[in-house]
Amino acid sequence: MTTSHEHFMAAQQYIPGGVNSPVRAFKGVGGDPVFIARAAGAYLYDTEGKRYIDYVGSWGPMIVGHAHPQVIKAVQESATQGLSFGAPTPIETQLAKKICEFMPSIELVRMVNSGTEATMSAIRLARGYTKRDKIIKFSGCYHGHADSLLVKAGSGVLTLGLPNSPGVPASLAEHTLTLTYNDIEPVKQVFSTLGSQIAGIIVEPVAGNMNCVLPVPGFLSGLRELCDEYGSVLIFDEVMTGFRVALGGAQAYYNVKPDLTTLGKVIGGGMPVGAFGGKREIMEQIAPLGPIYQAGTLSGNPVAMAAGLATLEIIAVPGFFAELSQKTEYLVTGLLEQAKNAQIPMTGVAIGGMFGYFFTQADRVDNFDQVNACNIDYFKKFFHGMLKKGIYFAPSAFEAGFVSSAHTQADLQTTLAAAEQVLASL
Ligand SMILES: Cc1ncc(COP(=O)(O)O)c(C=O)c1O
Ligand SMILES: N[C@H](C=O)CCC(=O)O
Repeated sequence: MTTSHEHFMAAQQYIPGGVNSPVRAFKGVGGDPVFIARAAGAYLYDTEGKRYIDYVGSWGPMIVGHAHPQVIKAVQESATQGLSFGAPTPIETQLAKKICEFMPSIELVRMVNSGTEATMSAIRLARGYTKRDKIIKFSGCYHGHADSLLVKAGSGVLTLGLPNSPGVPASLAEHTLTLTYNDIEPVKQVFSTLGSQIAGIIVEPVAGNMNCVLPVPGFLSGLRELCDEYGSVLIFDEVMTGFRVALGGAQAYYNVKPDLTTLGKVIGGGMPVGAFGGKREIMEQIAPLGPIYQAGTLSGNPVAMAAGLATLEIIAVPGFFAELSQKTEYLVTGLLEQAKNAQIPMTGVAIGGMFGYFFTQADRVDNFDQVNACNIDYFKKFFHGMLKKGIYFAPSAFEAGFVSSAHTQADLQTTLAAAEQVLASL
């Protein structure tokens, strides 16, 4: 049987770093990445046949678990009709309608193929609509790898310590102003001097790419007020939080309405999908209605639409999010209890099907500097201890964790029993 190590050696001969997305390489924790053969429900199975309880969920999309029969059936039925037409299909409208119903701030929505395409397009739209160049983002937030947004970003950029990627022209990066998450005062100051040049603010309404950081009361609503006052576009990047923290996303959870929303992950049910949408007046500036160009050969791909639609149908069943939230709460509360018993300093958060845990003495963690101050050695040891016991947490201290409806009470208890032993050994 070929081991993950052997697969990794082979991959590195042909693929940069052996991976097609940097955080998969385990650089944040050391060691070889686990190579996956298949997945079902809450479990991943590696190429050696070992089973893991999965809390990565393909970085968020797998909210109903892996290979859910309803999603697989939709994909199979769609695939038999043809894989791509490059022409409109009725299922695109069905998925768009569902998104608009569940997120009423979205009046028109355009499908793309990834979260990166969604945020890149939303930024272009905000700039074209306002005829301004500058955008505000927050340190530790990741919005995909479009040039304008790869400035002091989160996720793999933090894991690998690459705050400002070479290849992004300085003349473009200078239009991206990066401020501290959860601190509204500097945002007010920047608007008071540069307000007329600011096209928009892009923010993760719950930050899931520097671990998991919740917005403090008044932060999101403060951003809303500033955008209203200065005529800038407020973009909620809900690629991760959309249909994940609540059916209506973080905007419903926190009751703050953005002008534009970017989506991905859950809306594709595990297939490559993204979307951006929002106010009709702004979205009508997109070609072919308006002059701002945006396009995609495979956008609205019928198989991906089928997977997304089936997933949204499952999560729209009443009670879905209440049950999911309970599971996530149970996991995080249990982890904190185990850490306390083992006298390991830890704090954590749970929201919908998303969570984070931090090795810190602090009661809460509100921004990137505070995340960065957490004990990374504990994190690495905990990660590897859990992995050995068949629990697959994110291999980086700068990523959120995800629970799915497929996780059973027994899975959560198994996880906590493993955590008890690993924490005691740190
Ligand atoms: C909040 C957020 N925005 C954008 C992206 C980019 O999405 P993708 O990886 O699909 O390009 C991600 C994830 O990578 C994300 O978590
Ligand atoms: N944090 C990223 C997205 O949310 C992780 C996915 C990736 O970069 O491969």
